[in-house]
Amino acid sequence: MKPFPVIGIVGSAGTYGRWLCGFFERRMGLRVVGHDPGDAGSDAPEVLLEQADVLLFATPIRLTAALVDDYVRLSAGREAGRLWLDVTSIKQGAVDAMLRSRAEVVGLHPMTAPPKAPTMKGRVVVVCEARIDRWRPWLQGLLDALEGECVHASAERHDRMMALVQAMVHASHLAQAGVLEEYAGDVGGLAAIMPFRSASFELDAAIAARILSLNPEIYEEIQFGNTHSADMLDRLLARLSELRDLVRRGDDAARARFRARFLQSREAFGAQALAEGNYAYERVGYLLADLAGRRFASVHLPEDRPGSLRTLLHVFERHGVSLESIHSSRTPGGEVHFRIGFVRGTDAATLAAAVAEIDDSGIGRVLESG
Ligand SMILES: NC(=O)c1ccc[n+]([C@@H]2O[C@H](COP(=O)([O-])OP(=O)(O)OC[C@H]3O[C@@H](n4cnc5c(N)ncnc54)[C@H](O)[C@@H]3O)[C@@H](O)[C@H]2O)c1
Ligand SMILES: O=C(O)C(=O)C[C@]1(C(=O)O)C=C[C@@H](O)C=C1
Repeated sequence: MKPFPVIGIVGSAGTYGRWLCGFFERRMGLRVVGHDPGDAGSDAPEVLLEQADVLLFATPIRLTAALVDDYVRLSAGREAGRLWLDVTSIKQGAVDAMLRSRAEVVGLHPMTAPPKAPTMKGRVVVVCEARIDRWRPWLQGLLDALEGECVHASAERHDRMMALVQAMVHASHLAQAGVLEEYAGDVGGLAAIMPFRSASFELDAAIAARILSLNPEIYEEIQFGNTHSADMLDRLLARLSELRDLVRRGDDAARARFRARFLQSREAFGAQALAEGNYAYERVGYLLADLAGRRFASVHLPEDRPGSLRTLLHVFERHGVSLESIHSSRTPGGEVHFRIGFVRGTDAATLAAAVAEIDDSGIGRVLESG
């Protein structure tokens, strides 16, 4: 096995394909060949089959198994001793198809849209080792380079989990989005509701917005392509129907039943999960509150060196501006910045002077302030 294998990406012009090309080339220093019918300049499938030591499928869920079968046929045994990977959100079909080749096979599922960061740091990556032997050390090197939090599972277990982690979450939020749409005529759309928001509503609306902003084919297939999703939907619907029936009845017995059937889930969660989830929610709640603060500055620090943040904060100190919060975040373009919130009553002119000094001195680039 070569220490620097050539990577072939099927679907190289897609959202994940592009991220992965950049990752393998820039982060791992590997040569990448890619095929995508959406990119006339991409390599022919035969180039991938001839040159790629590692072949990775980053293609639409619905097409992947059949596409892998095409590659198995075209490869005609040349894949023996090579490694085939995929990043399909549903694993059983893709992994089964790859196993029909003679290659070593591992299914991967990054539990995130391609991050704006160069690695999967802080994100989960599900790893379905289906047939792995000589490529194991290289696979470990790949997972280390990805910097994700790896969880190992069979393709079957992965798909069962995804019926809950993805299909249920997406279904609930798409249903909420549909209900909001139905009520829009009466109460107004989201813009009319937002001023009344709780942190829970804001988060749920953000999740729905996220789902509705990304690739619709993926969300369709996560419902329709996972053999376990219909059963999950039956249970979700049964719970909601039961709750609706109890509320319609409205008597003491119905309330008692509600407490027993719905609020008792706290027992099933367990004390530790409740405490951790509750704390996570509170932290996110404070974050949302901080982000809603009116006096703020978002600053990108061009120099990633020790002490650069202190230099930035020192400017505010010298101008007598007091900080209330500070969070690191990324712009939609992927640029890391610090969003600094200032205490209520901060004088706009004093803040503007501090902001101008930061910009003019080159300590940081102010992306936004208010
Ligand atoms: N985008 C995400 O959030 C996300 C997250 C995790 C996993 N995934 C998985 O990654 C895979 C790709 O998703 P995406 O978001 O990049 O989709 P995408 O639609 O952006 O990209 C898919 C690419 O496959 C190409 N393609 C279609 N037919 C092909 C063929 N015959 N040969 C080669 N390429 C072909 C398309 O032209 C397209 O460029 C999917 O299986 C998806 O489940 C996506
Ligand atoms: O929006 C995100 O970043 C996601 O997490 C996308 C998401 C998800 O909603 O579960 C969608 C499809 C992929 O399979 C993985 C993750």
